Amino acid sequence: MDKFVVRGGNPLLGTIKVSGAKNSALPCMAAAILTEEEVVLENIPQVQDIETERKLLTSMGAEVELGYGRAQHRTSIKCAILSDPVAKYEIVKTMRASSLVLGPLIARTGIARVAMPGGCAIGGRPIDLHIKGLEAMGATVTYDHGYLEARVDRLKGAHIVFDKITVTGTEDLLMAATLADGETIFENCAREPEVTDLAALLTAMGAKIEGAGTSTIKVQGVSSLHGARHRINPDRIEAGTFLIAGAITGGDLNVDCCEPEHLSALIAKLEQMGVKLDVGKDHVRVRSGGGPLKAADISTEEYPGFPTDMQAQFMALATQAEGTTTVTENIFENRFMHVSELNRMGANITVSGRTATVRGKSDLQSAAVMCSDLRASAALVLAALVADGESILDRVYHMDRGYERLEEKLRGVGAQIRRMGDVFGKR
Ligand SMILES: CC(=O)N[C@H]1[C@@H](OP(=O)(O)OP(=O)(O)OC[C@H]2O[C@@H](n3ccc(=O)[nH]c3=O)[C@H](O)[C@@H]2O)O[C@H](CO)[C@@H](O)[C@@H]1O
Ligand SMILES: C=C(OP(=O)(O)O)C(=O)O
Repeated sequence: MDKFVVRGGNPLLGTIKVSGAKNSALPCMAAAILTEEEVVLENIPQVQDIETERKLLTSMGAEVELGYGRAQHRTSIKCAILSDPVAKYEIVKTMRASSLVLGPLIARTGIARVAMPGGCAIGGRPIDLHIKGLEAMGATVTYDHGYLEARVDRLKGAHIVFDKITVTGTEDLLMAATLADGETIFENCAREPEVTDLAALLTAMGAKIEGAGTSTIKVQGVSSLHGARHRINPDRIEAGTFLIAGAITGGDLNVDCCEPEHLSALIAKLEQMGVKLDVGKDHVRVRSGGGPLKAADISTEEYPGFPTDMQAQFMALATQAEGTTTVTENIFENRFMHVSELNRMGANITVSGRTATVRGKSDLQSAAVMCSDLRASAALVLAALVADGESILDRVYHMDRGYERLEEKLRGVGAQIRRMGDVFGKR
């Protein structure tokens, strides 16, 4: 298993570029199932989850080309024949977002067999709302040896009110509804930019969608969709991680090729903490100026609220602020795995239920720490960038799921970070 070796102390200076959003690219790749024609996606991030999705689509019979170049990262997907509409456990177990193929598979082929994704380090993560929605659209769902099987002649339009806001649930059912017979109305939808990005691709493929980005989405089903070309949005979570990297190291960092509008909840909190930001059209420059950071509480919420995917990184920053910060996690029940590792580095954080209390101004020290999930790993990198001495982060495969060449990008702006392969272990 690879490790990162990080020596703290350098302010990050210069320009760092944001890649395409993993959480947009994954549903957009799944959307290619909906047509026999070619779907081309640009600005695909070079991360492990995309490789997993390629494997998943290929295992079903799709032709997938994935190319990473200096100027362009793109994939072209052609699902002319889906000979095996099954999402196998071996693939699904490594990536929960595999459940995104459920809706498009049943809509296109009338049958989908998908391994149940199971829980993960951040909580239980059920998909009951995806299933309930498909049943409302006429599908019959059965379970067999850890697999869910859904069948239908043709999905029919329905009125679906989500009991709880779900991002991939909204995306999954939105894809299903594009080929359903009649109109589907969704209420209490996720409003995340990734849903809007997917809807833009589906519309380019010929779908009839109104209201994406709001809590009510209307879809008029069509009999078939066609190929399209689409550019994936910048990754707002990677961009946010870089903003915090600039702020925590007291640097002067220009986070380029991002969409500042998607970062507004984080930007507001950073400004409240006293971080100086210049917000441009497609970049945000963080100029810390070495001034003190002040504590600011956060509470995670669905978009446009403060994202749960930025909670761990924000907590790393809070360890350096003057005063006490409370961090409340409202989306996932077990997303504080980074706390014990941050405390091992000298942070002073206590957890009670859904709330963590961070007593700031800790002098962080280097340590050997373990990455437990994607964003927890990012928080440990951020802490290590300001810790005294050399930290070793184990299990960076979690990070590789969603950050493109993180160590190279950070090195490019002055961080001392390198990857070390483990000769005794393998991923
Ligand atoms: C690939 C992807 O886009 N992942 C993101 C997506 O995950 P994901 O789409 O899996 O997260 P959801 O929005 O579905 O989860 C939100 C909450 O709803 C619950 N729930 C969800 C579905 C369901 O059928 N039943 C149910 O109870 C979940 O347990 C959780 O408590 O949104 C999360 C919340 O912004 C982000 O952290 C993830 O990075
Ligand atoms: C939790 C995340 O991803 P996933 O939903 O794929 O586990 C994430 O991107 O932070």
